[in-house]
Amino acid sequence: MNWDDFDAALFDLDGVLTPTADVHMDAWRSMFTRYFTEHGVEPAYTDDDYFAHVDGKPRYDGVRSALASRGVELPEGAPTDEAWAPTVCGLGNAKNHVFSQILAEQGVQAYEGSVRLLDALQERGTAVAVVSSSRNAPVVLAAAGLAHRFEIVVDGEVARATGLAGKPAPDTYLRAAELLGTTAARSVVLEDAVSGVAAGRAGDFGLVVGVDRGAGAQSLRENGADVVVQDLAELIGTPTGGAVTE
Ligand SMILES: O=P(O)(O)OC[C@H]1O[C@@H](O)[C@H](O)[C@@H](O)[C@@H]1O
Repeated sequence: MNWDDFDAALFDLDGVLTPTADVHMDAWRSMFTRYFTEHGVEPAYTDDDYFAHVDGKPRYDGVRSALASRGVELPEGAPTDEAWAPTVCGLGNAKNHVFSQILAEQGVQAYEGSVRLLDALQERGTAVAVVSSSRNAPVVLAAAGLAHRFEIVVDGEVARATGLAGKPAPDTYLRAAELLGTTAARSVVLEDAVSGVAAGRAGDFGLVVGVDRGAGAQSLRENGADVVVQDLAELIGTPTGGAVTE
């Protein structure tokens, strides 16, 4: 790729800039394993369910999708529901308790290769934004020491407050490009989740980069990634171009 073709890089957060996709995955496993066991829901929840139904989506969409895969439907409830209330929101909030607990215990360290790419983009004047489904994005960015690098953060809370559809809809990415004063065609989307690369494809972005942190290169490609890398440092180019070819 050649960064000269683009004005902006739109980064997903969890699993792209920070290893917190694993924290989300652990928290979802903990919540769903308990719920499925207590309610006799079969087959048992596995990490394949995370990648297939939950990864990259807003909190309550993830709950709804995973339950639907087992033919279970719960009332929606409200975001103010107590954790473990028998509603979509109650289960989502139970997962969020586990997530917050692990985050507080373990802290967050950004991926080194991702920080190197951010440095390189800053040097060449490419605009950057974070586009995350998570309502925890500001906390994670702060914990990782990355908050000062992003003036534009379109996260789960912004999407909720402004009525934007979450990933795999392209709306949050499109809003970030607009806020940076550019177009989808001049923006690169960087994503580790199938729902995220699908959002990039749906928005007709100039380039969709899949970062394979477990979703699988083939699955990322099939759902919208133009290129797949293992680490964002692979995208640091020479002055005339980049290391990665499509
Ligand atoms: O942190 P929240 O608001 O519950 O958001 C949930 C989602 O946030 C995303 O950033 C993760 O990639 C998802 O896999 C996760 O489920």
